[in-house]
Amino acid sequence: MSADALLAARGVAKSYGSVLALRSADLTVGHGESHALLGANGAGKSTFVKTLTGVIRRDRGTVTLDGAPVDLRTPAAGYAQGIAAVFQDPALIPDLTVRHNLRLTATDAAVVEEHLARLEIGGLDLGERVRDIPLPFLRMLDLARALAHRPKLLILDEITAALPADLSEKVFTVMAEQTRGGGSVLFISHRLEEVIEHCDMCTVFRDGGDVARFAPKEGREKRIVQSMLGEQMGEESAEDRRGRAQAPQSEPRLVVQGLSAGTMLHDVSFSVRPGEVLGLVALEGQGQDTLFDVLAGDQRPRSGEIRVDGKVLDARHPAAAIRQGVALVPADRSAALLPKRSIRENIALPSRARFSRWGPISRARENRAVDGAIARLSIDTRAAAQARRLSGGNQQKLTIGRWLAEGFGTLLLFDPTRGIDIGTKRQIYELVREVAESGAAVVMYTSELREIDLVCDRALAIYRGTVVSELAADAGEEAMLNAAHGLQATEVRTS
Ligand SMILES: Nc1ncnc2c1ncn2[C@@H]1O[C@H](COP(=O)(O)OP(=O)(O)OP(=O)(O)O)[C@@H](O)[C@H]1O
Repeated sequence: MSADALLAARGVAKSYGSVLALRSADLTVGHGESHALLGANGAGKSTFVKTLTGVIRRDRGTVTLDGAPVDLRTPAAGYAQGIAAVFQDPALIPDLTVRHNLRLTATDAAVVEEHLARLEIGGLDLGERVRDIPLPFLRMLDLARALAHRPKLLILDEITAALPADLSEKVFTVMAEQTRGGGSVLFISHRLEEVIEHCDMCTVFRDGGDVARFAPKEGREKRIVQSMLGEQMGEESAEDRRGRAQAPQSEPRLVVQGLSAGTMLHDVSFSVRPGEVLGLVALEGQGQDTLFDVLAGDQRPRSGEIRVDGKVLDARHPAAAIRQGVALVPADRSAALLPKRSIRENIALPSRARFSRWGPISRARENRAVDGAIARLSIDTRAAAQARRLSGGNQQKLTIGRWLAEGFGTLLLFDPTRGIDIGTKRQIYELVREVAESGAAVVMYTSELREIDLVCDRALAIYRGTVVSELAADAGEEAMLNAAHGLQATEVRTS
């Protein structure tokens, strides 16, 4: 099969110092094939595609493209050979304009503009500085840049993780066009439904090597998960969860009244009781970011009030919100980590911020909490020296795990499972429920609508900066999508 394959990689290995990221990985991608690369966080997927594209050099192994050996020293060399990639973090220099960035990779700006126009991505001015452009648009820009080089192999590393549904659809259109034209796609995503729908074949990586290869449509979700995790997974059941105790009818823990902030948020009111997980459903950019900033004490509201346990939130500084027991898992995980500090320090940080006022904290207690978080979320500590060396998904686990320590009564989760593998997603769902059952009030925005039914007790739809309807957690994805578009939901309750 590999004789006429487009890409054939054999025995690819890579270590970062003492960390063996790739043991020995094989991958074969056919012509005109859309191929998924799957694996749990830290399995080695990103390292593998970085070796393919010349971002890092492999230690061992051979790679051929159309039969010709590939040993790239720079990503630009990949364009000449027919390989172009869109990475988890767009490789664009923030302080330069888009046009300047394109020049650096010898990309024809006019062709990039053509692709953007064809994909109907408007409002992007190539004269703007990269730092002023929202992340979803940067990813589409990076995609257009890759397409401008007419690659034989288009590599997409978790591109949909930071995209709203309408932009993800455009990515799927690009994938279909690429394979129809005889080119191939290597697609990395933790959203298995995307893989099942849009990929012809998949290869599963585990612990730095390939362990399975099959057509995802035949395998369906269960087989994929089993090969990723190397073990049988119990089927989760939303009904089981709902069968458990409902939130008690106690006083609300978090009360938001008539909140307006910035230009995006208008007159938002809701309350969350202890033990309750409130879901937020919204399309990209409907004010949910501002709402989270205000709730976390990071932005002052224009009007309205937030009360936590009856006390007005002191919204002058995030530290003040933390002292009132409000914990935030933000959208931008890189901003939430101290990249050069150790994993342990990163986990211990919030508890220190919260409890240090009351005197020295017990080291033993802190160590127990840190060990617990690492074990429960299976955080990969092989790269234990610094948080920045963790894989993308393990960084995200870190930003969540550290808030699950004792003592936070209000938990704000912004799209918490973005970029996280399915095994860990399930652990996170369980943890969020446990945190709620221990008495916390949880607010969770998610871009994956099915998570509302899996985790939340009820949901609010936010549209154009205001709450437009309330939905039962099992209202269904169609009703939620309608509500998120500001349309009348099929099931609207008034509280
Ligand atoms: N720069 C680095 N220095 C040291 N170790 C690293 C570095 N980058 C990655 N690693 C380690 O290599 C292993 C594989 O990481 P990689 O990013 O390839 O995984 P991944 O499958 O892409 O995971 P994810 O789905 O979470 O993005 C992990 O153990 C990770 O901690």
